[in-house]
Amino acid sequence: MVQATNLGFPRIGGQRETKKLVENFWAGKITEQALDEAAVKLRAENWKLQQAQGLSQIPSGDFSFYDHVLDHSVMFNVIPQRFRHLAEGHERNFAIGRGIQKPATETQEKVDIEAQEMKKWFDTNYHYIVPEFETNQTFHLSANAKTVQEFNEAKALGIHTRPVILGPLSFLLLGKAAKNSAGLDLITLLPKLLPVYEELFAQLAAAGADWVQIDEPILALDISAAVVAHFHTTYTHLTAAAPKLKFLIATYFGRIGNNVSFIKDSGVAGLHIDLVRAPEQLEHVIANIGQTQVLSLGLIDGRNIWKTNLAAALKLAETAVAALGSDRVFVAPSCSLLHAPVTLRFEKRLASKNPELFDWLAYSEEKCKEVHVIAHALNHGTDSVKAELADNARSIEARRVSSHTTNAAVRQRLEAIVPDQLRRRNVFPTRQVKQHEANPLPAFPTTTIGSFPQTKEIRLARAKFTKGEIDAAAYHDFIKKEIAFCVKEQEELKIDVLVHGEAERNDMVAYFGERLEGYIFSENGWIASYGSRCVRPPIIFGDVHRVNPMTITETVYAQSLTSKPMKGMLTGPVTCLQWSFVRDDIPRSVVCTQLALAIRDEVADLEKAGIVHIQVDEPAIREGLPLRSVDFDFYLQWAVDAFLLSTTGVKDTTIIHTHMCYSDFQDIFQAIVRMDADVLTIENSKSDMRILGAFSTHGYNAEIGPGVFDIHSPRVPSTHEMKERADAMLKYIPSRNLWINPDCGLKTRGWKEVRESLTNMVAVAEALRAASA
Ligand code: MET
Ligand SMILES: [Zn+2]
Repeated sequence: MVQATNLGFPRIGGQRETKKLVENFWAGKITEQALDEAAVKLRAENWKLQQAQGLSQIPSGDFSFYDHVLDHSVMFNVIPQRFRHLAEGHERNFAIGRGIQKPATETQEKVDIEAQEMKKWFDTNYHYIVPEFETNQTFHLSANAKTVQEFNEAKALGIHTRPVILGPLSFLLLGKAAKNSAGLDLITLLPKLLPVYEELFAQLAAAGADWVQIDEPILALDISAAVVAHFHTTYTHLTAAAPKLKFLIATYFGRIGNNVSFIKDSGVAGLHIDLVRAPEQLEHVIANIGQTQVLSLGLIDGRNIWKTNLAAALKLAETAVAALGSDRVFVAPSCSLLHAPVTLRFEKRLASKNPELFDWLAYSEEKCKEVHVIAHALNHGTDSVKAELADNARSIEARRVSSHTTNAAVRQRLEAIVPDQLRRRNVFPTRQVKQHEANPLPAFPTTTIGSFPQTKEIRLARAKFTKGEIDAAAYHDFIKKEIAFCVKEQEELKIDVLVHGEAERNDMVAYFGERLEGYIFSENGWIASYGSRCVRPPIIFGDVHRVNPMTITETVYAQSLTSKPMKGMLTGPVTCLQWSFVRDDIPRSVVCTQLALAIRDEVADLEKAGIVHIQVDEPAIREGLPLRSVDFDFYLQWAVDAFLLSTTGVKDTTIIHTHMCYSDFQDIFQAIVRMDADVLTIENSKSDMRILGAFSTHGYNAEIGPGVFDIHSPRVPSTHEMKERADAMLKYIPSRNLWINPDCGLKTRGWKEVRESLTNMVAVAEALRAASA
């Protein structure tokens, strides 16, 4: 029998219950006990829901209040020194995730501990808490290990689940050495770590588990032969130590490639592969697994929102069944459904207002059903699920032929793109001379990255406007006042290149999505981003194009209020793509090019309206980088081309800025050079100039503003510390090219700290000018 399985269900709840619970707990509104009780209920609902959709193997241990990697670290006692004196429990776990600050009281000293580092989970927008290991790291299993507890919880409900844990090699290699353990080779901890896994497996076996899912996502990366060898010894060892359990090694987000070589005689019972990202790997994997091993087929896209083409998926599955026999095949989503929204049940507005598009969607609940239908068809013949298959085929066909997804004019315009549209008229050194002549600025010009505080008043006004409580005229009036306020503040602060402050933007991608054709917005398509934070990516369903200007009114108005230059602010095509749910019927590169043309038009309109500085933000360009280095060039080619298409249609004297954050840039350095921006601002303040080294060794010759302060913290940086940073920058960057700015936008900050921080920042530029005069 083919099993219908799942790798993980979203933990946020159908209406973001977990988020609300956790935030209420933080606010002291509910007790720890209430939090736990609510979670027990949520987990039960999730299991029952998956059961109701027809899954035969349901995951447990996939729930988390904050992050599953953090939970795993805590379960194995990987707790950085600075948190160890805190009492065990949720509060400590949250402190590790988000830091903790408490003023001193009569009985207690003040507490002020920095959070552990957070990093993007592979190429997703989910962030995990990076495990910190020490040279003398000891591991032990916590009492009431979460994985065992949740298995028992489901068992008590009569649901036999498949516990999910992060495998030892991914756990170690996705972590980092703690500050006090620099130079620690993480893999050397393996012998100390494995006994704890053995203990956990013993407890699971005693509790009655049989299949256990062990996530080893690093198998989709370029790992060394030495690490593959460790996979072999590790799993031979673990399987021998836990003879009652069957291990399913789960890989996702890409192909396993030759890393598969350890599987065959490792003793594991099965392997899961992602056939959405890498359908071509099926044959290779079938040829390389052992004679009795199970293959779990990731056929349903766990990272997107579209219905699966069941006929096509079934065909792929049939190949596997023909080769392996039905007892050795599982059907599953490509990866954990953590990356997909929960259920279409609450998507009421789309269902009634846009039934055509609604019919094309499948969230997690519906995806579980798809898994079931495929497994059922394999087990009992297609006739047994005839109605479901027919229904699916009808939706797929309707989407394929829909007149709403293609736009002939957009397609023609794409066809007509010529290389000259990807090039500025002159090289940067020539442009720089003209730019400085036409629009002179003081040395070490100061600027900000775009957004200013999104105050309660701004959010309230937007909410009222959305609900129809105030009309468009009143709302735009409000926004105008905010812009005027922001401009006045910047003038008083003596900043050189101003911004309008982005008060009208709820989100840097959604704002543009709402103004472009081809985008649609869900009501409830939330996915976890980090901690309790969820995002609701807009949906690109059709050819994207711009109908009307999107930012001209606000920018021109802002410019009219000042004699200083006003920087126009746009979100770049790659970031719009990366932070949306993207249609899967045409290549991502094509969608990105469509977005680029829309931004190109906006850039042209800004220039026409007299705006001299135009910033096109690409904070997500690094995030889209493929997992395997052989695929880097292909991606970077089209991604950078899209940026060039957006930005190069301007005169030499127009100054194109771009901004990037959240990333290490070293491995995409050549791509950054090729983007050919006149000014690049980057997040830098926390990276000890590590990044700047690359800019000087590679001889980056354009202007650059490495952030002088961290915008994630409410702390006000002193002029002295920022000046030290700027002085250090001058070792790498010629003074004529250095800009002075924060790391990123200021929208999450309050005005008080923004004013103080920027006052100190402007003083840095003044000091630099005085010193160089
Ligand atoms: C995540 S990058 C943000 C850039 C945007 N212009 C802002 O200032 O908020
Ligand atoms: Zn940023």
